[in-house]
Amino acid sequence: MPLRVLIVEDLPLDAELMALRLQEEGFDPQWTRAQNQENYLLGLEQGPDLILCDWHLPRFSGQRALALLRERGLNIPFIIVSGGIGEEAAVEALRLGANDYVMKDRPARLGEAVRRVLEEKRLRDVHDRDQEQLRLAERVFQNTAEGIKVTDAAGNLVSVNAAFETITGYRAEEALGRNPRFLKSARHDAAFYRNLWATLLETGHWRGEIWNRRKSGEVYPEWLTISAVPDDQGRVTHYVGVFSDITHLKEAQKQIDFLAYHDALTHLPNRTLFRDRLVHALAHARRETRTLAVLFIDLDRFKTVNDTLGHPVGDELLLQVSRRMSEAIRADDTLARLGGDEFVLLLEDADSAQRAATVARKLLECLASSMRVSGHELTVTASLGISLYPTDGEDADTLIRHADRAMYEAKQRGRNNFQFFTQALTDGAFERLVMENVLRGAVGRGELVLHYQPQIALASGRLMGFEALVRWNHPELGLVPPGRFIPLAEEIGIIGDIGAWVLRAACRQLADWDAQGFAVPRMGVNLSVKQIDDAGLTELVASALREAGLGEHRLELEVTESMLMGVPETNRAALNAIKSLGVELAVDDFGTGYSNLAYLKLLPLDRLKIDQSFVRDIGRDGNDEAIVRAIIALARSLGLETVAEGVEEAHQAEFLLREGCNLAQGYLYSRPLPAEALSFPMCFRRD
Ligand SMILES: Nc1nc2c(ncn2[C@@H]2O[C@@H]3COP(=O)(O)O[C@H]4[C@@H](O)[C@H](n5cnc6c(=O)[nH]c(N)nc65)O[C@@H]4COP(=O)(O)O[C@H]3[C@H]2O)c(=O)[nH]1
Repeated sequence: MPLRVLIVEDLPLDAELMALRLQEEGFDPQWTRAQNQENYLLGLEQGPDLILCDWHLPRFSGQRALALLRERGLNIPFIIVSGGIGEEAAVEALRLGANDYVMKDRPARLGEAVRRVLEEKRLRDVHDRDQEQLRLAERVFQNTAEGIKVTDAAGNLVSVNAAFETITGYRAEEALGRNPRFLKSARHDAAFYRNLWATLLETGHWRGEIWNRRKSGEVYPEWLTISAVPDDQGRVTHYVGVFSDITHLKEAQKQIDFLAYHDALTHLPNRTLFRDRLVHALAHARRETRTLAVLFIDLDRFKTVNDTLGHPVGDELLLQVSRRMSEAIRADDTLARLGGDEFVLLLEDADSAQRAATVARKLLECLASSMRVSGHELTVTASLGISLYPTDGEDADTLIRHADRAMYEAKQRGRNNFQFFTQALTDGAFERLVMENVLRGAVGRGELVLHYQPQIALASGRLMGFEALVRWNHPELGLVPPGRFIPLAEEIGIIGDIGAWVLRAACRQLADWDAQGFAVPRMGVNLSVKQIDDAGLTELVASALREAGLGEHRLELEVTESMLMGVPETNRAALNAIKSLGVELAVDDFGTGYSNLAYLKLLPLDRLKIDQSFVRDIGRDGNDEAIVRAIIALARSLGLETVAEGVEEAHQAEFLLREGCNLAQGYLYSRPLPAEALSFPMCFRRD
């Protein structure tokens, strides 16, 4: 390796001798000579490895050369090679930064001196580099954004950086000497930490997410890398943990996850999540053989709002609509926004088309009132389509598609309505909807009418009474039979009004016949289970009798067998109260319920009406005949009369008469007819 040497010497021969000497010592000198300051500075610019400098020069000096070197902060080995440097000057030279001095008359020392100063320089450079490295490491350690914690082999903290303090909230002096365990949150179990240590001991590293607790008590997630630090012998002396607080990352992740499954505007589930839930619900429904419903909801003319009032108003409207709909459904129903003005609803416990229709109606109703949106008063309507599992589809996509198709049908039919994918269901639900709305006003509008069916004494053929049967005469629906509206009236809570009307009308009719001179001994009126529960029933019956001026034993109330068994004690009290008014009691549809005979004995009854299902099969089904016989025998033993319902054929009447049944009612004698259509044979006239 060539050695670049700057020789500061006024005598060229001396300079050459020095170079020669170096060559002899095994160096490969490439040298230049300077004899004044100007040459010297030029030489320095070449970046020499070594300076050999005479102490006394005519136009320069070793002293000056050293000063210039220091001024420039240059660290170049500097040896004084002088003929006559005294001891004092030599000491001064060393003080000023010379590394050695060699007398010109002892050139043999030069090689050794050069070797030594070069080695010292090398060591100094290494040391300086190490120092610089250390300083750099410290700066990096303190300034790095990641928290760093260093423990000794026993796991006690020996060093932490500024980021550690910022993230954990603990100052270094509060943390040092402690095991990092003090940062633990309760989020991980023992197995987690066992696993961490096992990996660290086995591989020397562990990397992962860990939840720790700040000094403030707040639990936060960090991304942590722990590495074992071994010494030269491979023994672990330290562990270093580098971590970053990933709270923000987690929040962003959560936000991203949320938006992946939710609609950004309304925060409702989006199509993906809805489909997931539907698939899941279908698996469940399949396992439990249950049904479910998908409702497709599309706002009517939403585009007009967007186009005329602008998108911000449209968005606000969608928000309000989604809020209203969310409030109208149950917490476990899934309402999703598919995009634009399309929503879809999953009803998991839709055990019937009826519930789906009820919810659809509720949704239409919840939108009915206007909304105040950015200063505008807006009213939106919606068109809904309903598909049902399993009737309308077995899988999620089919059900959504079919609900969509049904929604389209609703649009075609003038919007603001719902349609089932299966048309028959729509018809049924529509009828119910119409009925429910109009039934409420039926009594007030005078649309109810009574038909009367005679009850005949089997033995004599004499008229013993009539049963009053209500019909609803609706201008569009026609004459609606009670089976189609009584249960609905019970459900929507208006049976009380209907029952009261029937009772009064029937009593009035009986009084009218009396006035016309027709001898009708008794009028039977049906009671609904909901009426029995009504505390005002006795009062109602008493006033109906009073208003019509009817005497004792002219009114008979029919209650069903299942009604009697409902709440025995309460019912018994109610029946006794009615009975005390002189009203007779008959058990309707007897044989279809499960009567407790001992209990039956305790009730103030007069008659059992044999259900028409047994009467129908007289002559065809021996079993039914046996039941009829048993009911007649039972009634007789209880001291009650029997009335056979639904007698249509003469042989049925003959059988009943033979078996001792008292009364009969049925098409054989007469269908239920309006009062004006009944004809009373003269024999029914009072004598
Ligand atoms: N196949 C056949 N049917 C016959 C025959 N004779 C009579 N019927 C029908 O059998 C039903 C007898 O009434 P119910 O068992 O009390 O059953 C009644 C009763 O439970 C209820 N209902 C009728 N009017 C009222 C009322 O004012 N209040 C209450 N709560 N329920 C009523 O509605 C039910 C059905 O009434 P309707 O449709 O009028 O049906 C009546 C009558 O029209 C026959 O020979 N063959």
